[in-house]
Amino acid sequence: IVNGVDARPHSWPWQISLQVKHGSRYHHTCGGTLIGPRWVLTAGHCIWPGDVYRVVLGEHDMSQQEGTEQIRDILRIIVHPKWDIDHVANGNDLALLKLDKSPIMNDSVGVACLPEAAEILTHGTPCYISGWGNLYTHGPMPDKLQQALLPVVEHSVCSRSDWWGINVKSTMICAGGDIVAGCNGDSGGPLNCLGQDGRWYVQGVTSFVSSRVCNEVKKPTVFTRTSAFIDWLSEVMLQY
Ligand SMILES: C[C@H](NC(=O)[C@H](CCCC[NH3+])NC(=O)C(F)(F)F)C(=O)Nc1ccc(C(F)(F)F)cc1
Repeated sequence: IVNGVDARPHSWPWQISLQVKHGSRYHHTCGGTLIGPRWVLTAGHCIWPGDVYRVVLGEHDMSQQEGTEQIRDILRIIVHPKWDIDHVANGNDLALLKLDKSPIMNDSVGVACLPEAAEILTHGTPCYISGWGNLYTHGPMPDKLQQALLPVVEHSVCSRSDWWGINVKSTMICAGGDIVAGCNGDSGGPLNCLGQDGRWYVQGVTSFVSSRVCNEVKKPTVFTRTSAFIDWLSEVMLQY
């Protein structure tokens, strides 16, 4: 996240770190969201066939053992059938990970809510992005989880020709401006938006930013709009 701040530890208890195995070690590759006792939602572009992953929950500072971390293996990975790594602008950038067993729910680990199907947020709705992505383009990864306030940018603005144009679909949600933005490594993490009921909803899954600079003017961060995929998410979680 560019121009974010350290999150208060465990204030986003559904934020997970998706870690990929390289040799005998694992390292952070993407964010994700715990949306059920055994289900993590992340981005399709985070999953590479043949790679081995694990999920770390209750994480805050990657450089410290804080005693709140819980590590889980993944039983099954379901990538959206229409996801195409060569066409990120087509959308469907989602994957569901079934954990081998539920983590212990406590002050550091909890689930986020999914929105109503088809729910559209109005322009300017305040949401927060969270993640351990780069602090700036080609910059370092932070140790501590970052967060930033990203106002929603409505589709009619985000799809202007000098903004994202036709690269942004209605199954996506844009948020942020030219100051704060997601950056590489935030992929798959949540766009957290407060509901009328005082609960936090994961309204987006971090998908892409400008390939030139993470916080490029008129290129707000683009998220997969979770309210467009409620049927698919429900089907998969019921079936697998
Ligand atoms: C470097 C930059 N990376 C990204 O935006 C990657 C997703 C890459 C998936 C496809 N390889 N996402 C992120 O870095 C994230 F953290 F912001 F989510 C990128 O490729 N951006 C990008 C690519 C294509 C398009 C578009 F299709 F619209 F032309 C827009 C942005």
